[in-house]
Amino acid sequence: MEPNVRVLVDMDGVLADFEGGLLRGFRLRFPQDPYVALEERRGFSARDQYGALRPDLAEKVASIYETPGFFLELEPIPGALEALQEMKRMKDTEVFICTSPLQKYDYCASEKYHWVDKHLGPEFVERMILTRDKTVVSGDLLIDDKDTIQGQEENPSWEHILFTCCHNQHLDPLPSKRRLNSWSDNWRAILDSERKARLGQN
Ligand SMILES: O=c1ccn([C@@H]2O[C@H](COP(=O)(O)O)[C@@H](O)[C@H]2O)c(=O)[nH]1
Ligand SMILES: [Mg+2]
Repeated sequence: MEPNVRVLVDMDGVLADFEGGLLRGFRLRFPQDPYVALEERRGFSARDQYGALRPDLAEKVASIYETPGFFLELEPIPGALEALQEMKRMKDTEVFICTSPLQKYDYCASEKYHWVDKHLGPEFVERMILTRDKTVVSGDLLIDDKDTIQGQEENPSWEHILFTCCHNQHLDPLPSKRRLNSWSDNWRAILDSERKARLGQN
């Protein structure tokens, strides 16, 4: 068995503040329209929630994250950059960034690379995995804010650690699903428990 714990870390909602950037961009561009405050966000898809509020708002909110510069200008989530740098230095640990680009990938995909280069440096650019299907990526832990992660592989190799974000904070996940409430929460203990579990299997 591989000795290292391989951690896959999502980007939007975990490293980069997608929801904060989206709300700010929406209110700036459409100041007359109703919006969904972060406390009121429910469900992964902002597009769906805005569409339920008023059908034309679905396209409007999507136009924000499809705008050039949106992904590049997102603010880091507090503590995320420090946590990733520390994780990279940890013994017996491999860290990768695993993120889904938009279907309209033109700006999103390249801006995600630039964002990582700008905030984390070229060594992390080497560790980026862009995929629309995270279930086929191999790892031990996937830290991700999306509540349900599905794809071609019914039994992914990783354990999904749900990272708390405005859209999932009201959810009562399965008792078996572990949560990380923020980067101030004890992510080191989650990695340690994984390391111990793997030692027990050897
Ligand atoms: O309403 C929404 C909200 C997000 N997205 C896009 O989904 C991916 C999320 O990627 P993760 O790797 O799961 O964090 C990202 O491209 C968002 O822009 C969306 O399409 N609609
Ligand atoms: Mg995410």
